[in-house]
Amino acid sequence: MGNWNWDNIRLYVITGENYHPGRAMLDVIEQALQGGADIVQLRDKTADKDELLRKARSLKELTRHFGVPLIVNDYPDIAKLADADGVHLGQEDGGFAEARELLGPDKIVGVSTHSIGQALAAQEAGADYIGVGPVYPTGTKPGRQAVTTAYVREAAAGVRIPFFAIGGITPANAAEVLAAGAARLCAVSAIVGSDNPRRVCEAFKAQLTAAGEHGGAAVRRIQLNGAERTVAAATVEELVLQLGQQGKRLLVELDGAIVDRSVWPEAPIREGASVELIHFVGGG
Ligand SMILES: Cc1ncc(COP(=O)(O)OP(=O)(O)O)c(N)n1
Ligand SMILES: Cc1ncsc1CCOP(=O)(O)O
Ligand SMILES: [Mg+2]
Repeated sequence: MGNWNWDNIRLYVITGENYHPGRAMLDVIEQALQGGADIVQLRDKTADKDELLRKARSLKELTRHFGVPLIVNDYPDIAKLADADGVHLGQEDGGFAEARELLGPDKIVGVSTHSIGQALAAQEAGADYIGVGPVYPTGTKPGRQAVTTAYVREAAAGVRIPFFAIGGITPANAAEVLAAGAARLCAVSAIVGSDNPRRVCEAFKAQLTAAGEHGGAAVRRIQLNGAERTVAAATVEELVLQLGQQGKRLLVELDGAIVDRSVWPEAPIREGASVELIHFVGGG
């Protein structure tokens, strides 16, 4: 497990180079780290082992610079050779005991789970964290049945080790996952497939911070520009961040009154609030 403080590891980004043709993987992940990603996984289902090792070594240099752990998907031997911080194994990958033996007690071993039974078995076996998913159907794991937020609820109630909700999670549905009790989120396409990975990570982090360490604390149903929406924001400032609107020329109307930007950090978003975000359109 090493000396990582899991309280501060809440946003997990996984590489997915097919989602950003023409952009270098290291640049995309660096932007995610600048946006607050707390843990990185190298997942590459097509590279051969030499290439994987090269990628793992270059990612390790980057993650070391940001002080966050690097996990290698599927291959404990590559994790060892690259001096990565751990490995992630799925239910079909097996080899948990061998991975622990190879990497030692100080490295992280994470396990995918799709049911509470698998979660409790991984916890019992000594996993450092588990993945809980896919929460929603996702093109990153096509054909894999979604476990829905029902399993997130079960994990929140029954699992003691850190768990990351994964699968089809975006800033737009994260509040629902947090409301189900998740305190940690993991994403591939929503982050690395975005034009602005940094902004997406900031949006996720704002929701995680607002939800608190047990998840769900600041989840509210509001009317946002006339449509019902679940958000994880206690204040106008947090809402703007979560929606990825920070830095934009924006007016916020809360329950019919314009909220001055200087009081956004204190202006509370209550359950049932009506919020209008009005953008200024640049002109000549
Ligand atoms: C954090 C995290 N959770 C789940 C997975 C999926 O692992 P697995 O089921 O082995 O599938 P592949 O990713 O290997 O296709 C993961 N990689 N990371
Ligand atoms: C690897 C994996 N395991 C369960 S869901 C998933 C894919 C998550 O990717 P995305 O965030 O793009 O849905
Ligand atoms: Mg796997």
